[in-house]
Amino acid sequence: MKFTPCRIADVILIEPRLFGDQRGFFMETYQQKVFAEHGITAQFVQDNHSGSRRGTLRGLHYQIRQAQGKLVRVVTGEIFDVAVDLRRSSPTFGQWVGEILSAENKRQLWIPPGFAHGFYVISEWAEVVYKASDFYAPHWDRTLLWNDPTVGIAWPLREGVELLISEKDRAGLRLEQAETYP
Ligand SMILES: Cc1cn([C@H]2C[C@H](O)[C@@H](COP(=O)(O)OP(=O)(O)O[C@H]3O[C@H](C)C(=O)[C@H](O)[C@H]3O)O2)c(=O)[nH]c1=O
Repeated sequence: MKFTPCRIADVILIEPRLFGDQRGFFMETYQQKVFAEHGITAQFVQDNHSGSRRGTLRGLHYQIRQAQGKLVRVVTGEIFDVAVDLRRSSPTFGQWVGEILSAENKRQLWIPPGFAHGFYVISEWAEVVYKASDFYAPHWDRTLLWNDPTVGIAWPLREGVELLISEKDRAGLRLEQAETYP
């Protein structure tokens, strides 16, 4: 496994060690000891799995209490996965990182607590599976507006592809109004 800090160093891109043979492939997707050696010591308590059509944009979500760290990977298709730093004490507060995650590149993104998370679906269909370091807590669920110009995420929106966003996400708050972390 290869662990590479993103331009916001607490967000880590993980590339798996792939074992291929005539049958196909095998890879470890999570291994507590190896991840801890690279600073990812979260104890995961929940696994999530969502499927989305091309043009779907989910996010940007975070829990203001019971903040969740997320280990995200794609098992079908391709997404542009984004994390936004919402820690007011961070020198990168309000900044974002984005990575292409796909069933083909088998990359994972570690997004620690303190970040908002979202993704845009590039392929016809994408299935995203991710581990969370705390339980779902809807009353603490918050949404940062996906296209807040002060954050300026360069979503790879495709011409002629309908943008599919939930009402909840359309009602997301701009950074200056959003609840953030200390
Ligand atoms: C997140 C979650 C949702 N739900 C239920 C609540 C709703 O009835 C339904 C859809 O929820 P929502 O529209 O919030 O799903 P997403 O838009 O995919 O939200 C997720 O998308 C972004 C990318 C994230 O990082 C979060 O994990 C999460 O917020 O699933 C649950 O039962 N458990 C859960 O952990």
